[in-house]
Amino acid sequence: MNASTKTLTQNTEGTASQVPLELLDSIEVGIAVLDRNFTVHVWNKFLENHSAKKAQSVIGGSIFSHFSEIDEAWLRTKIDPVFNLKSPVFIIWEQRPFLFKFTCNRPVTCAAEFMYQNVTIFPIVENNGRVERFCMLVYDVTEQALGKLGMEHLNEELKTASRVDGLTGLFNRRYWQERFDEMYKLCVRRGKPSTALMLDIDHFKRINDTYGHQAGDKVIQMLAALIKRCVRETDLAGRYGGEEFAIMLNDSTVEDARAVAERIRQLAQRLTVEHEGESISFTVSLGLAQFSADFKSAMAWLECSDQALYKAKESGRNQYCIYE
Ligand SMILES: Nc1nc2c(ncn2[C@@H]2O[C@H](COP(=O)(O)OP(=O)(O)OP(=O)(O)O)[C@@H](O)[C@H]2O)c(=O)[nH]1
Repeated sequence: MNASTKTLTQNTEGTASQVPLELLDSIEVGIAVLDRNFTVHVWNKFLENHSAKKAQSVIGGSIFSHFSEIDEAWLRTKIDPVFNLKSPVFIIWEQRPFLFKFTCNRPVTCAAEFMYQNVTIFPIVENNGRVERFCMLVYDVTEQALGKLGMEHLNEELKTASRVDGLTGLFNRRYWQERFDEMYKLCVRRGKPSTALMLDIDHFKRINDTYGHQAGDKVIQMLAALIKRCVRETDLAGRYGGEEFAIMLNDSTVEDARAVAERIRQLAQRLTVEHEGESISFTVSLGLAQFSADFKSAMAWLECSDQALYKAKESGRNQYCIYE
């Protein structure tokens, strides 16, 4: 079959017309005509170029034998309404990024792994009113898809940035409080034991004054990394203020939390932060408060761990205290 002399029979408002393939070859849309058996009858230049398969080699064969990436069962089901209802079918890239796995060769979209496609499939109604064939229009929508995906990625990054403290990578105070509030409500509903922990570096002002603000920042960073190592993924650790951290230990009684607090305290005491040839040691104080139904709000609960922290400071620092 000679592709260049072939014509495509289309149904336009009930009348059949012949479209020369020269015209179909000149547009930047993939055009294929297939029959009920998915045998290819028309394969235009766009499809030739992007598939690197000449019309002569594709025409007369099954689309599935040429393009193994097409999910046959899915496409057969998808195309049902074309024959049964004589209605068009649309496949958009958000549902399925592509029908044919073509690579991208345009300057803007060449970074994409493949060509994102929207596909329209409509019935070709023969003169006798029957549908024996259908036409597939394959649109290259890579540019739009990359734009949208890029925007989504950017939004995701912005969302993360708005939740995370830049210096430590822990949750920032605002987001931590939001999540803590949710967890408080869960505790009220489920009554499971959980413990709120407040932690503060001892005499941090002295570290800043002695070694400089940058050294102080490094101490905060190293301590944050240590905290991350000591808590579970289901716990909630945040930088609450300058050198103050808040941790919500989920499903932990104050006894469990006591072990975590003591571990953090000991590891912090042993940690040495190197900065410009100086070795900086420091200690931390911690306050713990287990959830109680008496707490009227998340903040009331946190206030109790803060009181315990204050007691730890008052009692000589480098220790944890429990809110009674
Ligand atoms: N380097 C650095 N310092 C900070 C940061 N945020 C707050 N600070 C400093 O942390 C110090 C906190 O000092 P204080 O609140 O007096 O407490 P402290 O010296 O740790 O004493 P205690 O808590 O009583 O043991 C202040 O000097 C703040 O300027 C920060 O992000 N980086």
